[in-house]
Amino acid sequence: MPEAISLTQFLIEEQRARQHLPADLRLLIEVVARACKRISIAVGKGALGGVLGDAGTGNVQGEAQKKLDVLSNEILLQANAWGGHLAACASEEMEDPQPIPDVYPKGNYLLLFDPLDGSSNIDVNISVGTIFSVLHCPDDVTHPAAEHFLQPGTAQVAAGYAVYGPSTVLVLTLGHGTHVFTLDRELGSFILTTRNVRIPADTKEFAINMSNRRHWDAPVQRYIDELLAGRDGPRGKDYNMRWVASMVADVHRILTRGGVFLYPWDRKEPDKPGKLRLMYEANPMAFIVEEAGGAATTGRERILDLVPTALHQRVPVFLGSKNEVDVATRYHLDADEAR
Ligand SMILES: O=P(O)(O)OC[C@H]1O[C@](O)(COP(=O)(O)O)[C@@H](O)[C@@H]1O
Ligand SMILES: [Mg+2]
Ligand SMILES: [Mg+2]
Repeated sequence: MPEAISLTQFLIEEQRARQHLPADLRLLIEVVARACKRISIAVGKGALGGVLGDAGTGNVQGEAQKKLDVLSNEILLQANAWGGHLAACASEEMEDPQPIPDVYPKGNYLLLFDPLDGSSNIDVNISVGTIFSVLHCPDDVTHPAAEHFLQPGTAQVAAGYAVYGPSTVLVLTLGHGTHVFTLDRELGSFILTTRNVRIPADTKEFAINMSNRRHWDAPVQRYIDELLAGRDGPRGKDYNMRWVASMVADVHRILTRGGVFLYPWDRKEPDKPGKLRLMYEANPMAFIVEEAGGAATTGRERILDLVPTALHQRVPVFLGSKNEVDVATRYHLDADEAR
């Protein structure tokens, strides 16, 4: 049995091996991992813990908050408040960034998170998760505001997600590959279970909310119809479909066995560029997927190259096995050219 390497050991190794991991970034990741452990315990309690159901409040997205959305947000804020590694946090559940109180030492990083991803699945005991992204705080800024978070995805120094499912996993990239850790509940530690995970370039599995089909744009309808046509169609092979409706779970399946995930723009809400949020869903997932050999676009542009304009902006998302993302993206660019 190979030696069990804990997250802390792995980060120390990275620090020694690559000198690209400053001590305060290592500390930040360990603090976020500890917060995810606490959220995993709360999620695991389900109805027994009184954490199911609506919180009775709304968020900046105009969505009704679940109790676990609010609780997970609080757990992440508390865990990161005093650490000395952060300058400010921003969250899906908060309109404005939360600066670190002046009583605590300020750090060099900005942390963005989706505290509970897959909220519609909380009450029905389907996997949910947490997504996070780390940026540098601009040097001369002591009180970061939303504008200081608006950095392209290529500026991320770390990104990760946790899935609270049958087991709790933490997936992490620091820009040198993507690595998977599994929570050993007895030890209470995240243990490295896959180093340098790779997404196969080709796949036979796609993930999209099919109920939106009538609202999709022509390139998406063309792409999905060709997959559904199977081996008798232009793609010449049969495809299977999966949709968990928790981005963390759908992306984790893709990291594990390949696949393509799509949440395109649709006419249901034409003024919204997409459903998913750039800063704390699309950017961290794009960094993780690209570091695992996959691709991530808006259907037209590489997600990580986008220059953000707002903290809670939404984008269309196409990510996963590179060759499928390339086809879906080409269909959009072809359609644009043909216009
Ligand atoms: O309900 P739909 O349209 O299938 O959307 C599901 C998508 O919405 C999300 O739940 C949005 O994230 P939140 O739960 O964090 O708001 C994604 O996890 C998921 O991919
Ligand atoms: Mg989410
Ligand atoms: Mg959420």
